[in-house]
Amino acid sequence: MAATSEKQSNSSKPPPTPSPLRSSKFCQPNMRILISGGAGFIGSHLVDKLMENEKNEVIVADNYFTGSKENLKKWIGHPRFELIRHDVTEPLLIEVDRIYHLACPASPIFYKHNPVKTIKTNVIGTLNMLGLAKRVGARILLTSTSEVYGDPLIHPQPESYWGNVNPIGVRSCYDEGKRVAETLMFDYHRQHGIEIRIARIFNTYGPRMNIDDGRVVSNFIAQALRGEPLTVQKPGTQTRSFCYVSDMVDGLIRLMEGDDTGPINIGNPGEFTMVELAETVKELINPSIEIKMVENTPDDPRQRKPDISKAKEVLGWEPKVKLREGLPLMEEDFRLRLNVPKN
Ligand SMILES: NC(=O)c1ccc[n+]([C@@H]2O[C@H](COP(=O)([O-])OP(=O)(O)OC[C@H]3O[C@@H](n4cnc5c(N)ncnc54)[C@H](O)[C@@H]3O)[C@@H](O)[C@H]2O)c1
Ligand SMILES: O=c1ccn([C@@H]2O[C@H](COP(=O)(O)OP(=O)(O)O[C@H]3OC[C@@H](O)[C@H](O)[C@H]3O)[C@@H](O)[C@H]2O)c(=O)[nH]1
Repeated sequence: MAATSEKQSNSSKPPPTPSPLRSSKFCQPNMRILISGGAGFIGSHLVDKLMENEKNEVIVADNYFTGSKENLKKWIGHPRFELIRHDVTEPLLIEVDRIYHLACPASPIFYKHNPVKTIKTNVIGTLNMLGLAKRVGARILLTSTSEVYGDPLIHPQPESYWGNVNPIGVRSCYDEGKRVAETLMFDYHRQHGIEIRIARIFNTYGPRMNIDDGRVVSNFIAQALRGEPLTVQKPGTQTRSFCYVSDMVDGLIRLMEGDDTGPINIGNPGEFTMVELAETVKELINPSIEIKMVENTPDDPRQRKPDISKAKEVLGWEPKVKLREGLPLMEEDFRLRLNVPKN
């Protein structure tokens, strides 16, 4: 078990200050917020929420590897919104007050597609975002992952658990990449006084997920609507805990605006086996569909469930949307995009 994050977070230097113009008495600036990876699934929902506040200016930087302009189309042209085609493995020189650093493919199919690029995104991309935070004195939040716990031997997983990760496996580009990203965040915090926040996100689902994204909830809903068998990867007893995206966005904003560096688990503790998930999708969306067992991929974690005591205590946050409430909301969006009307 780990030392506490309070101990780890001791900072030796005060944070750098932003441009003096930002605090000039003639300037009453809006909050300028950068979201790297903001054209993706969670990022675009975060944009929607942050744009509701008229004091926020939102800038998205994204290379469109797994995200798209389509997710942001309602904001393109808005005076408080900017979209930049940018790869975070290259430096970015802009002036901002907050950085939500999400840029990284999240679906195992996509992060395994070009593993070296995934590591570069997690390591060089996070270094570049931290460099930006340091230069302009911005607060930065990293969307880390439950995958830092690997195939966990402790269940549910508290933040103090150091994890059980294969360092040389096919998932390591993502798991280990995010672990290094967390290390970089804390080193910049201790060495340069950067204000950091780390969220450990557990499986999140909702509208706008890529239809052929490969993650389990999007796969099952798309399969049910297309009338194809639901592909449960063996053994089917492996578990995950699914958080609806609006709860996730609420948790991320609370973490950013709160006082705790984290890491803090943000996820829904409702835990389901993949067979249970398939049965629920079948019952809710297409009772005549078949459930088919298929081969799994290496190093698939056998169980995963967040201990969210810290999020409750520190952020006053807990998820509101149950799986059975969230799935129909996602079904509605998938029906529209797949052009499958409800009978
Ligand atoms: N959705 C989940 O269940 C989940 C769970 C744990 C952690 N996370 C983390 O949350 C973040 C967002 O996940 P998501 O589900 O929205 O995934 P997503 O794939 O939909 O979004 C990721 C976004 O990052 C962009 N991107 C990827 N590499 C980039 C690069 N080098 N430069 C610039 N942009 C780049 C993509 O184009 C995309 O828009 C990721 O950091 C992911 O690791 C997600
Ligand atoms: O069609 C499918 C797809 C997946 N699965 C199973 O569903 C479970 C979940 O798989 P997913 O691909 O959705 O996601 P994983 O939980 O493996 O990884 C995710 O974890 C948290 C985040 O960091 C990322 O979004 C992603 O890496 C796995 O056990 C997988 O074997 C199926 O049974 N059938």
